[in-house]
Amino acid sequence: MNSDCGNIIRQTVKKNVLLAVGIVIAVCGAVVISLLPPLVLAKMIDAMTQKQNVGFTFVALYFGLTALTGVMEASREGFLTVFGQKITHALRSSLMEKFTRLTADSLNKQEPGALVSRFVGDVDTVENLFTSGIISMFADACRIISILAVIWFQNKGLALVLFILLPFLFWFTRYVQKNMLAAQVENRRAVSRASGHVPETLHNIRTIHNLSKENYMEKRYDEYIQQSYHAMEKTNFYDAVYSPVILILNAVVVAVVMLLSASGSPKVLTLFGMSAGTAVAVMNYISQIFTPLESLGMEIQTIQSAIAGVQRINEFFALPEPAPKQHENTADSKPVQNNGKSFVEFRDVTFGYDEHTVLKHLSFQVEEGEQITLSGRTGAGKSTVFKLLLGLYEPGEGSVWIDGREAAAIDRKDRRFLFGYVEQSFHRVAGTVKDQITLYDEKISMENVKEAAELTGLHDTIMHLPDGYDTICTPELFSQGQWQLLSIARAAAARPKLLLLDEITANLDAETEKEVLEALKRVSENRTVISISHRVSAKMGRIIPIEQKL
Ligand SMILES: Nc1ncnc2c1ncn2[C@@H]1O[C@H](COP(=O)(O)OP(=O)(O)OP(=O)(O)O)[C@@H](O)[C@H]1O
Repeated sequence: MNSDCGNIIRQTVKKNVLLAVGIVIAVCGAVVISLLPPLVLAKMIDAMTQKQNVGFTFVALYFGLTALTGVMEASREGFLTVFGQKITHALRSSLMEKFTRLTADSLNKQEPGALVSRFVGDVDTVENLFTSGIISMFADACRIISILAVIWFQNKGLALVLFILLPFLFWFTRYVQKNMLAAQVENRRAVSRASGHVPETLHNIRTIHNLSKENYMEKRYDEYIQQSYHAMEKTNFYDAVYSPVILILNAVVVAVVMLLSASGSPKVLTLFGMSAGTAVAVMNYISQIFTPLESLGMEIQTIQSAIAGVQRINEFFALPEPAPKQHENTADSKPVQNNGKSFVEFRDVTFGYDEHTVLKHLSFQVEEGEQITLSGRTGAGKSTVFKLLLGLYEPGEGSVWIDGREAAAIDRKDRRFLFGYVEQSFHRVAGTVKDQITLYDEKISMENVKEAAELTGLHDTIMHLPDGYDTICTPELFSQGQWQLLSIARAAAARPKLLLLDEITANLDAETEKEVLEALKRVSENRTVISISHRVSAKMGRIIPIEQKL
């Protein structure tokens, strides 16, 4: 499936038509209705200055319209937030779907931090595009134009003053915002340097003391704090200057217009003349026009960073996916009878990462129930053989077979029940001890879990934990050897026909290694086992040499 940000947003709008209509009504409604209360106010004041009675209808209308403006604005914010969250949800789901479809090769080339920021920061900027970007910008632009239009009909002179003043005001707002943003970025950098400095110091504390580098470290920390302080000063300066400038400008415009409207000159009065009620309405409008103008600057900023976020997300969506390849046995075909073939077979396999060939014309067979060890110098390609068996990569030439099926074509849901993979160290998932073994697979019953733990000799240890199999897993719950036993239990729980063991005792002492190997012996019974091990003690069965190809 071809996804990109644009497509996902369009689909979200299609799925939430009512919400989209609600947003349009709330945005337009808020703009139009907010124009009315000052006009009603003007009528009331004019009536009062002419010593007429202000009817209750006018008062009720004024408060009603003010309340309705509030309702419309609150609805707009609410609808936009919900819509933004729907976009976020759709984007994150699509990103995760894409993530699961990526080849092991393109995943390897990703920088983890950058990948995380696609899912978190970049998606947030796209959400902001809707909650405080395009739509708010449209609403603010409409608001400024409509206020100017109403002022034009009320007092042409003031409208002209504002036409001249607004571009300058906008420029000033952007100038302040850009400088504040730059200062905030500078401050964030300085703060992250300062906070990174503390763990770095602790990590290297012995070296620092040994080499008498205390003063140097202190000086560096001082520099970071100073940088942060200067950046904060700048932000505070712009923050402190902006509001008074706007307020003074507001007051100056009102004062000038009032003075001109009070002048006796008929020429001036054709442009600036107005009643007391209109004067109040106009003052109200002037103060209303500054808020959207200020927001407009921030919205431009939001849209700019959202565009960069959209580009980065689309780059991720464009990453290559595995091309559908014609396999002799398709993914959903039933396991073909071996027909005399071996259980595991490498047939004249040549494979390399990019230009670098690792395996050249490699052929070997492993019979069902046989236990073999892959042996070879470091970098010869032993783990690469596993990656091909696991279907993470496909051979450039030749083919890899497991139980009559081409390895890369084995359906994902079948894999766990066909082979179990144990690595050098255990990778913990969030959850209980049981979750570590099942990996949340409901097809693995509690009976399977206990059987696997008993086989590895971990059952009693687990039963002594506060909540047994339901104990939440934390790093200190087991020793390194016990984690490795749990790793074997995880592989064995699905009762796979094939076990792949990659240097599983490499990090263990001789005593623990013995314990793990004994557990392994029990688990390996009646199973095909392919292992990689440099340790003589851990080598099992026939040795298949993997030679380095230069
Ligand atoms: N994802 C990868 N991208 C590019 N090159 C890789 C990748 N993985 C491994 N290699 C290279 O392939 C070669 C074989 O690596 P492999 O890990 O299969 O060797 P090994 O025999 O298992 O080594 P060791 O015994 O040290 O674990 C090495 O030169 C390695 O640098």
